[in-house]
Amino acid sequence: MPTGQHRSGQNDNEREITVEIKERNDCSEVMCDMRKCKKSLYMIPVLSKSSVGMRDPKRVEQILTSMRNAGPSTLQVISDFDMTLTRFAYNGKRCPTSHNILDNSKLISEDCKAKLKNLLDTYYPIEIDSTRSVEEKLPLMVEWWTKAHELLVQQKISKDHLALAVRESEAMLRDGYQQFFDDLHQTSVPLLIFSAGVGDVLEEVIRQAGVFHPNVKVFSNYMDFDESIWRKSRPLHLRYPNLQQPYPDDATLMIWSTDEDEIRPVLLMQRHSDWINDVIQGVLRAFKGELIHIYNKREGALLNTEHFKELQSRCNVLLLGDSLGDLNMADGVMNLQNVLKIGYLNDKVDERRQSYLNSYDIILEKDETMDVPNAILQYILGQ
Ligand SMILES: Nc1ccn([C@@H]2O[C@H](COP(=O)(O)O)[C@@H](O)[C@H]2O)c(=O)n1
Repeated sequence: MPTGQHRSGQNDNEREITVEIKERNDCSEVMCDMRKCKKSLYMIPVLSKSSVGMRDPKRVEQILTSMRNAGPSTLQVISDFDMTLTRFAYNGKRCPTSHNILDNSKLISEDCKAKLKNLLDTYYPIEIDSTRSVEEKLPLMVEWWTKAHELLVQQKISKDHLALAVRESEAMLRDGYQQFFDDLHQTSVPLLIFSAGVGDVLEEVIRQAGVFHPNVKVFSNYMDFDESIWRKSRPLHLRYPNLQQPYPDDATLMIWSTDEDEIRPVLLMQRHSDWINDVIQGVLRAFKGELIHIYNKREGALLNTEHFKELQSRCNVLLLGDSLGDLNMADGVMNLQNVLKIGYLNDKVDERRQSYLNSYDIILEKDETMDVPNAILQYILGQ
């Protein structure tokens, strides 16, 4: 293990050995700190999991103590979404990002799927390449997002079908998500999800999981839907099977959304033969606002928004991410006192370990759970 790093041991013995070596080699001041630190971090037993790494456990201890002493009313959580709140893999298979949920869905033509896959195969290796600098990667990431969004817009995706695309996808929130969202909700701690993914899709993921509580705010790339209600290309019966029976020409029709557990009227209209083939709720025509990609995430982007004002008294931040770009998410927080950064290291673990240890306070290697964030939250919240 490189000097100055700490990876918590697999068990108590392994941690004990790490501490003893320090005691023999380092000065007494450091020895004391290590003992204090060990004691403190043992209050969060899950930090001894073999998947947990820390460069500076003493610093982690100090931040945790300070945040706990300050209390829940000073805390906010800022989290990335894809591969941070959602699983990276399940049973050895990659789980989709919010972009991939669309890319793999029935809403996209086969030709477009191939193009999107080609983009993923080209740019994802660049995203996780630890030998390239941010300066080199940034324009390429913008290129990826821009090309992918252009392709999605060409597909004229209907807003009404996003819920089904999410339901049919293999996206999964990490094990322990329910406790994470519920604890934050019950203690009124704001959770800002800051994502370079697709906001409409990720909102649907957390809505379907039943955890889109009022304390959750999402800052992401949102789709702009054309609210015109008809389109010529897709036969209606694919989406509204209840309209296959003949209706009298002058009938007033209620068109129902057919989402499994949500039945709601989407349109009330007079029957007209042209309309019936073409009714939809709105199609994707663009993405709103400034593009959010992995290298421009900063809470400062929220400046002057309602959410930003609400957070002014929340000077302690628990930050969760999975890429080095996520480290900046708390940059604009006013009067920041403490920020504890937890990073999921999902892919190319050996190549990227060192840079993650250098940047995050705690790293979680190939850990598909929310166990560590949950335990840390419980500690900070004094539970
Ligand atoms: N066309 C794209 C563009 C990006 N991605 C992945 O999404 C992730 C960004 O979302 P966060 O919630 O993590 O900010 C990013 O890491 C890319 O790998 C994609 O799948 N398709």
